[in-house]
Amino acid sequence: MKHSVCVLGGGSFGTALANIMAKNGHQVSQWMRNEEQVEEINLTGLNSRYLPNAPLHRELLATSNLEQAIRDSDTVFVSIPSKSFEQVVQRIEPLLTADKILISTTKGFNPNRFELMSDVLRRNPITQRIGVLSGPNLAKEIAAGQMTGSVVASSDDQVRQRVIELLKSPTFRVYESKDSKGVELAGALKNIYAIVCGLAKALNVGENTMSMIMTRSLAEMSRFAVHFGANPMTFLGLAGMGDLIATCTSPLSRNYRVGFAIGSGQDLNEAVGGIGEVAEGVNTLKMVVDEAQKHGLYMPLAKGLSKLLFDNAKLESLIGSMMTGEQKWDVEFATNEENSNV
Ligand SMILES: NC(=O)C1=CN([C@@H]2O[C@H](COP(=O)(O)OP(=O)(O)OC[C@H]3O[C@@H](n4cnc5c(N)ncnc54)[C@H](OP(=O)(O)O)[C@@H]3O)[C@@H](O)[C@H]2O)C=CC1
Ligand SMILES: O=C(CO)COP(=O)(O)O
Repeated sequence: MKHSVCVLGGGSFGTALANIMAKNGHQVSQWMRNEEQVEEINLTGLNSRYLPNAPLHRELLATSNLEQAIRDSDTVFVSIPSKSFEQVVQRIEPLLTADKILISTTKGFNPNRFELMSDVLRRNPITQRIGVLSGPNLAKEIAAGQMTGSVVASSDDQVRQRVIELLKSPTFRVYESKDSKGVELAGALKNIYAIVCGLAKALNVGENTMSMIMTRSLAEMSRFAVHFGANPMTFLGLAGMGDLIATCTSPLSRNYRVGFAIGSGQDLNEAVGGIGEVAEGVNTLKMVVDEAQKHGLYMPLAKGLSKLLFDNAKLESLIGSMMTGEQKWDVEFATNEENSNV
């Protein structure tokens, strides 16, 4: 069955997803606020700012008419950075109907209060047909036709099936999960550790160290997420380990590049400014370290990175806090007061 879909956001990921669905024969409108970008995409089939090397399907319609894009769609993907997610969702709320499906692809927390993007979506009184999409999904590789796996999480089977129907293609496989909390937290949290890994790479650490950092990152992510109700097994999947590997090892990751720039001597503003796209890990770091403090969650890597980025601590302190912290169980999902382990 062919669907009518709207993707909110004219950035890397929104464009990559919109293009897959247009290629799959669905009616796709991609909403963006920049009129010149709308004109460029519709006239040239290129999004030169975000995906300059990806010719877009001729049926992909770029638009700045939010009302029409939402009204004509049965499924809405929100690919807007977390800092602006709430304000954009508030604009579409009057246009929603009970049958519409809403999917967040955004990997971050609402900067206005500690909540995830699906929590923002769930506040609308009209439709609760909500899902989240996450996984090792570097947009430029998707647009280049690289084999990619993603996971759609929702308690609603029809929501999961709709996303699979819209996105599955010879190069894009969509797996299912019912653990929305875990999938969404994994996607947000991994951006913190992409910054750590980019920073470590700039210091020329070896593969032993990178592997230890990524493994301890997975431990911190799952410890935090399990505390907030996630299924720990989710972190062995695409949204957890999969996305951690992709984002912590690829210069295509904006968060990895922020970390590499900082490890190369730039300050945070220079590093973020030099990327020209969103780096969700910076806001996520602030919010996660605050919450970990409140709830007594042991997250030495995140805490050390926070001191480095926001308190002008020395780089050695980050390395020190990981290497000299009290030795912990290899695998455990407990707060720092307990010693239960699996
Ligand atoms: N890129 C990737 O590989 C992946 C990204 N994601 C996630 O998807 C989300 C979107 O990322 P991505 O597309 O890469 O981001 P980009 O930085 O590439 O693009 C951001 C897009 O959001 C738009 N935008 C920002 N603020 C507003 C606003 N207030 N109103 C309207 N539009 C706005 C920008 O418009 P403008 O150009 O006018 O500023 C731009 O079109 C992020 O949470 C990211 O973590 C998930 C998987 C992969
Ligand atoms: O989430 C992503 C890949 O899965 C993209 O990562 P960045 O936001 O760090 O570019």
